[in-house]
Amino acid sequence: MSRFGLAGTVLRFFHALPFRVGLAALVPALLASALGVLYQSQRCEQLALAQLSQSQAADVALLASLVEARAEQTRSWLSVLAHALTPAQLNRPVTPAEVWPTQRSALRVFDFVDVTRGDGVPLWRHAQASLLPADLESAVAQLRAQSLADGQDHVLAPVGRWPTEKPLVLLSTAVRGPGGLLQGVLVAGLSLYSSQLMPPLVSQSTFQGDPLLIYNAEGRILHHPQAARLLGMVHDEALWGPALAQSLGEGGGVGSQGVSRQTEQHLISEADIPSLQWRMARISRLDTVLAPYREMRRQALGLAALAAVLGALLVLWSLRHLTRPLALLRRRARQVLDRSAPAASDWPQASGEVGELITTLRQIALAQDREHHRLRVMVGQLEAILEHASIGIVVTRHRTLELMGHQASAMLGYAPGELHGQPARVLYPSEAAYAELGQQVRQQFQERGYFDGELMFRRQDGSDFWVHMLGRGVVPDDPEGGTIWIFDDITAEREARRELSWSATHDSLTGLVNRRELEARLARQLQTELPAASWGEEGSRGCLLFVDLDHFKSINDGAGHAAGDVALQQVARLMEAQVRQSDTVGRLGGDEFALLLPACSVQRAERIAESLCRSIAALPLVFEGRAYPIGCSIGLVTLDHSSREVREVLHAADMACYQAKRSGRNQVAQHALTA
Ligand SMILES: Nc1nc2c(ncn2[C@@H]2O[C@H](COP(=O)(O)OP(=O)(O)OP(=O)(O)O)[C@@H](O)[C@H]2O)c(=O)[nH]1
Repeated sequence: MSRFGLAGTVLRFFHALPFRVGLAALVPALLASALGVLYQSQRCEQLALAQLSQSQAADVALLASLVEARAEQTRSWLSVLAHALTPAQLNRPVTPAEVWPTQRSALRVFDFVDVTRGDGVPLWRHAQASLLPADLESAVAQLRAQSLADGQDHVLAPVGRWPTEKPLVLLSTAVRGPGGLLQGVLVAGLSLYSSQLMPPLVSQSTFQGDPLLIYNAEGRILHHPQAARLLGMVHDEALWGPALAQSLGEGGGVGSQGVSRQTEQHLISEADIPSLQWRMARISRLDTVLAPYREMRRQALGLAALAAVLGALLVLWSLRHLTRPLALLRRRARQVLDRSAPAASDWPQASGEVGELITTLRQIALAQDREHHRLRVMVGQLEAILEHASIGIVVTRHRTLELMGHQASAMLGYAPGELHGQPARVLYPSEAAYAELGQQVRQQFQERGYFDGELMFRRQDGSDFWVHMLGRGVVPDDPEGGTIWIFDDITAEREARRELSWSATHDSLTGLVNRRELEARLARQLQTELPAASWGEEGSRGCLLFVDLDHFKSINDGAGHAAGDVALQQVARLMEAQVRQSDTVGRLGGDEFALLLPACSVQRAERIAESLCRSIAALPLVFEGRAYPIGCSIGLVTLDHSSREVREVLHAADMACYQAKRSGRNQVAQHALTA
């Protein structure tokens, strides 16, 4: 498959209905699943976080209460020692064994016990540990002074520099005598990391994998998973320092019940240890805490995507099956439109709307087949007509020759089909003729809906010929359908017509108008209305000369009939030469002629008649070496207001001519018509 072929197949796949419907199903399903999973997992995460916050706060509160309990127990050990000390023992030198003979276990709790009299005089100190912090004395003095001043218990921690010294927690309590009078003060110290103070759960470096911190109100770290950070400041902690420092800076306590706060990356749970004025904090990384939920979300998203893709594939598969009849129908319908396409299988079978569509399209295709067959028959008939018709057939559209019958091409001197698509103008002798025809066609189409007329065409070789042409719109009132023209060569017919018309009105021997034409012209002349004022004027309508040749018969008899014909022709030419263009010279028959002289005065008519007499008498008619002198007798009548009938006028002229003959021939006689 070529590159374009492959591209075409891919394009067709993307445009296919199953793909588009599948996409329409897949995208919302994917979106809905993704949004649902995201929402649910977000919600789960929030709920889990809330529960974690609570449980971690409870854990911290529990651990803090353990430390609190240990601190209380340590205090109670110190109280036991304080109660055992009598006022007398404060006023004389004694040893711890004397003072606390039965309180050894209480005494072992502390690294040292310092005894001070009520007046502030330090008495003695019992120390179990050999190495004590360098600044212990000042711390002891501070606590001592506080308890002497207020009689209350006090705590101070840490004392000592880590890691060179072991940090201590110092506690002070009042020694009271009878009546509750303040007799002295005990100050004791024990290691900050003594199991007496820190339960094992707390002293581990982490709690359930999370760092556990204890710090005092100043922010000094008393417990830290990293030994190097011990006694450092919480605000110096790289990751969670600012959050812890902020909590401290806000003042007040967080309470012993425990609270949790969420920062960008951590979940911090805190609880106070009130008796020591310490605070415990557990710090969890959010991503660690939420990791299981996020993993769950990732898996849920993956499952949702997989389900959506599988669903879409299922939809595609079912659509492909559902739309298979449509695909077959499309192939079949394509064949209906493009008959050159390879034959497809039969119409597909389907039910429902697709079935109805198939039925409808099949009916359309059948109707189209029938129509196509009918059109083919019609086209065949039309081609036969165009090929065999003995008349010229042309179809024009938009001034272009669209169809031409063989006869039309032959008449115009072109090969069949040579003029197809040519402008119609090529058929006409000139641009002017074409424009004039266009005007006539428009006018006739407007007046009667078709054209019927005679016009001249020009052949390819440049010769012209006349045609009788009929034209009408192929589709009435729709110029888009074009115009069909049918024409026939009438050149010969026109010539015959012309000749027939000429011989009907002319004398074939002399070429002069014949008697009938002369009578017609005379009648027209007689019908011409004259103004009343001109009635009195002679010859106002003109004059008529009646001419009869004298001795003509002698030529026929002497030289033959043909010579007589020549003589008649010479006389005719002579007569024509004597008159005006507007006058009519006619041969009435035999050797009789008439001259109709409209608007001619009698005097002028007389002059013409006499001139004719002279000219004809002078005609040199010589046949076979013998001269034949002839002459003419002319009768003249005027066409005045009394002249009404042709017959009367001719008769009067004949009479006048007869008169001239009787008077000796070759002269003019005039006859007046009686009113
Ligand atoms: N050659 C020839 N002769 C014709 C034609 N028509 C008539 N004629 C002859 O013309 C003659 C006319 O007769 P007429 O008028 O009596 O002869 P005419 O010699 O002129 O006699 P007048 O008029 O009395 O002088 C006849 O002999 C006809 O045969 C024609 O067409 N050709």
